[in-house]
Amino acid sequence: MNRDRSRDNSRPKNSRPPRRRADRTKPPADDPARTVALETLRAVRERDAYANLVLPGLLRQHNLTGRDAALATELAYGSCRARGLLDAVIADCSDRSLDETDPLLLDALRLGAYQLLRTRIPGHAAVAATVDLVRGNRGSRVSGFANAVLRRIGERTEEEWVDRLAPDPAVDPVGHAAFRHAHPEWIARAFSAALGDVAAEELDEALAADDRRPEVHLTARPGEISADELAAVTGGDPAPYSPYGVRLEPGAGDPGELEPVKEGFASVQDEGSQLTALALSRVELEGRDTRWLDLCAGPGGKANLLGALVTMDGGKLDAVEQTEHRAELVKSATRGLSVNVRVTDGRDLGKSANYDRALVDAPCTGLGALRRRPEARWRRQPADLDELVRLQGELLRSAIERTRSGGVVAYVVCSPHPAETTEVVAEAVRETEARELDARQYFPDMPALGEGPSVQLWPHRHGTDAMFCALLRVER
Ligand SMILES: C[S@@+](CC[C@H](N)C(=O)[O-])C[C@H]1O[C@@H](n2cnc3c(N)ncnc32)[C@H](O)[C@@H]1O
Repeated sequence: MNRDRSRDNSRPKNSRPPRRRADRTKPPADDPARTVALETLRAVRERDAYANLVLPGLLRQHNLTGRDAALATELAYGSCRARGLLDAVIADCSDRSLDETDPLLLDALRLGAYQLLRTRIPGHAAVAATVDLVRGNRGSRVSGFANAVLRRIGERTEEEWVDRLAPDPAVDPVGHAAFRHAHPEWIARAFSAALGDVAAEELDEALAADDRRPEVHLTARPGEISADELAAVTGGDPAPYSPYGVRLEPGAGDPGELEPVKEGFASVQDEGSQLTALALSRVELEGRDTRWLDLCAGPGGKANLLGALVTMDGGKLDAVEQTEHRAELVKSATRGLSVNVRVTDGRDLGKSANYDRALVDAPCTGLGALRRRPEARWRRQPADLDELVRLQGELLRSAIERTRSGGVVAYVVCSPHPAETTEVVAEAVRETEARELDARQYFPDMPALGEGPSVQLWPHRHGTDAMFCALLRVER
């Protein structure tokens, strides 16, 4: 397109050159929200940073609070989430391929396209503010190009762009849903496979829920504070399913600053994560019930809950974590509890089968928590699966081997991908002395748990992350 250049060439001879603004190399000082959003996208792209870790620091650095902070957050997170959709639209409006486009300019175009397609910011304001941002960072020659691309994007609504660019829903419904909800196709296909028979009715809703900003959930540490008390102190609501859970409004501020969290009576933990740990604790057991194992404990969310429960019953939890610094987080999360933290590989725990209950909260793709990590869906690759699946199987076998006959093992991942969930469990059941229990009975009063025997939670059904849980009884 290069409209900027053609306009330069068409300037009449001897006319005054336009006021040069190319020397404004700093972003406009009066738009700190967009500046922070752009810096966040840059950090995600250049340093593989996590948007939700980088943004709070940038907000502090730029002294952004209130509406400005809310706008920066919406633009940064929204542009990260919607990247695939935004890129397809930008590519359609530009005569340069995305690969040939200056990366920071492309980040700014994503921010502009997001404002045009997914916010109520008036189109002319979105274009003008983004062009200013580009001019401030890359000079006025490039800002003409940005202006032209953004004006084209603004000619259609998001719906109209989806109609123009997405696969035909009659031919490829999953591809269409993936495009429409800005998910990579392989992830939408995994969600569809996990939903099974109801995918045709629920896939749209599942992907849409993945795009919404999640509530923060807290765990009230058993024995220290009740969920009702925690809700009263924090202004949240008792969670619908977990007796120890509290849900806070989205955007309710930094939960780390809440007094009960600072004092260690409460911790930030998705309600689904609480429920999987509780399910393990609820399975009936004959005989001794004092030796519990958490095989993949860092950073310690489930170890805190399990540790509190086993401590009240006079037992002990061994919390195993391979990474030193994550083991430190487990120590801090379980302070005051009867928890022994061990830094070692969970596949290398010796031979004795001593545990009564064991949790394998295995490393996974995290596809079940995409709503909490704005950029994650575009960073994860299908190629990540093979190695993870092998590790998941090995860790599950190790936990089964370390558990006494009659004991119980919970296999948990924060993903609905069948390769990481039902397929790992099926192989363990085939190859070991473990029998799968119907896990649904240990998630009492929860609707829509599917056909069992394992449980798959979903944001669109339960308001939790998409946690998977299978329960296995060891029988030797
Ligand atoms: C999904 S996270 C566990 C989350 C934790 N249960 C919680 O609720 O906070 C998986 C953890 O397993 C650890 N891990 C990875 N490979 C491991 C191994 N071979 N042995 C033990 N831990 C391992 C990772 O460092 C990571 O901290």
